[in-house]
Amino acid sequence: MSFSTELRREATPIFNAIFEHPFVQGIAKGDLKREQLIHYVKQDFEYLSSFIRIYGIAISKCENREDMAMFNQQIAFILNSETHPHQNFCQIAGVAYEDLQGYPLSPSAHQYIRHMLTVAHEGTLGEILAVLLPCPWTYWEIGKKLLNDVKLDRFHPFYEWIHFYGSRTDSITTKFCERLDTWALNATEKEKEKMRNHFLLSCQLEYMFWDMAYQLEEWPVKMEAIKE
Ligand SMILES: Cc1ncc(C[n+]2csc(CCO)c2C)c(N)n1
Repeated sequence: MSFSTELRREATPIFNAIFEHPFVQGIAKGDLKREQLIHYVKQDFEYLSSFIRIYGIAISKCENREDMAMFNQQIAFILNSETHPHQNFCQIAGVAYEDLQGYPLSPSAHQYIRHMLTVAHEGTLGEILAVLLPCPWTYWEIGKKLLNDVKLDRFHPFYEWIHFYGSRTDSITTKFCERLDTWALNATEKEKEKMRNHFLLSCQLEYMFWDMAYQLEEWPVKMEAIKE
């Protein structure tokens, strides 16, 4: 069994909990509240900016052009395409995308981003791939599952979101898995253990991100001054 298949198998309970999460189910049913969509987009906009920075750190650790190109393509994808699913949520919430940008991070988004940044700064390229992989992998599977489970027509409020994530043959998950598996062939048991832990923690934090948006999670004490 390949290393990535092993990781996916270990993460099955978390993937299943994500599929069942009320926010993900709310996308399927089309019954999310306006505030929940707004909270998600505010937090995800910041998350994606951090993701781009983390790709930058990953590029600084690459030793060949193929790896650099792989991360470079993903930066372009986030900047140019990943705005579409956000636009879908904004349209349904009746807000301008520009008005949801530049907000401080909620606790769970903060924790997730810090987790990825720590591994990016301290870890090997294999560890970085492991910490980033749950992001495309969970969304790809959510998209495929919703495309399969939901009776989707043009009038479904989240038609575009579901199509965006579900109908792509997700080359990025496949590419990251292949690169991770090659890396794992030469990795020590100790490094593989770290990769496994980073991957599983990112899966847990993907769940927490959905929950953060659903619960409108904020810091316990409101302080306007906390800006990232
Ligand atoms: C919390 C959170 N997790 C995953 C994604 C999905 N996503 C973010 S960046 C990217 C492409 C990776 O190169 C994908 C698929 C999201 N939007 N928000």
